[in-house]
Amino acid sequence: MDPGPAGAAGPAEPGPGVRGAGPAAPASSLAVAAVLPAGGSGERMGVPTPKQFCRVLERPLISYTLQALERVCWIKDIVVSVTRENMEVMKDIIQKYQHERVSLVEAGVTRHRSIFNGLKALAEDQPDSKLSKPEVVIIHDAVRPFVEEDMLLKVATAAKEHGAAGAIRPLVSTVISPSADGCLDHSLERARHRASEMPQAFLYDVIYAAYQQCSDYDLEFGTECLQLALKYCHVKAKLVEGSPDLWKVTYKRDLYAAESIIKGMFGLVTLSSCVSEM
Ligand SMILES: Nc1ccn([C@@H]2O[C@H](COP(=O)(O)OP(=O)(O)OP(=O)(O)O)[C@@H](O)[C@H]2O)c(=O)n1
Ligand SMILES: O=P(O)(O)OC[C@@H](O)[C@@H](O)[C@@H](O)CO
Repeated sequence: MDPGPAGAAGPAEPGPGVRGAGPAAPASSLAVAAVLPAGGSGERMGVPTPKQFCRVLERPLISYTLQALERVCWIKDIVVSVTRENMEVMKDIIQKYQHERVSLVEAGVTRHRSIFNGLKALAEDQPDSKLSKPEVVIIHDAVRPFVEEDMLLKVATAAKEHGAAGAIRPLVSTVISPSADGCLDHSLERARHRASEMPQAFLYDVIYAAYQQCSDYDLEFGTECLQLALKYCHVKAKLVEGSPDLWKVTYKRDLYAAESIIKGMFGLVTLSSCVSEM
């Protein structure tokens, strides 16, 4: 995967999510690390390049997410789960964009397994590891580039108090439950439900214990870390209303949206390489 044309450093600072002076940091004694699952194939994007490596304004999408997290001084370590085949691409991105505090682990075949691998790297019993076990761990999808410090602070602080916390957003569409014959069984009252987004944060011991107990079925088919904390550790996550920018880049249109948000900050008019290949 080509991480981008040589020398094309893409937009300089400030990147997306920059808003003046950041919020106050959590108590300096609170050790916080982040796990970024980035081992997916991006099938729904419909292009050969996994979406986390698709370039937006000549810069890989994941680099924007790393930039957003690196702006947060109280996040000590960022562990990124990447497939073996993309490990060199990821190392090139880290070097080209001078990302710091980033450690790489091998991704798993599912998102939960990728996250679990990231958590294992932070466990204190890892030999030869420069990483230390955090008190709170933030889990954030690598394809959600527009995360701001105040949201990270809110979920980390809430996780310290409640054991788990996660961003939520109002539902745009009503959720329905189909019957076996493909007809409507029932619909959920939209006002009483929310969409689960990222970032999420956990007391490290809670989420690591949850993943260690996790069934193969949950590791294979689950999509919700908050549910693992509830099911295996009986921890009810605090839900934190997030901004509209927390959405996950999933389809082609999302690359256009990400590009327009970033262009809006720089007035640039350049098609992202994945978008122009479409
Ligand atoms: N085995 C996997 C699958 C997904 N992810 C990561 O989890 C995040 C959110 O998952 P999703 O949007 O589903 O990414 P993909 O699985 O790549 O997308 P798709 O389902 O369209 O293939 C992404 O950063 C993705 O790279 C991961 O680390 N390991
Ligand atoms: O792997 P998928 O993109 O289907 O799922 C990821 C999302 O479920 C997840 O990021 C949020 O819903 C919060 O859990």
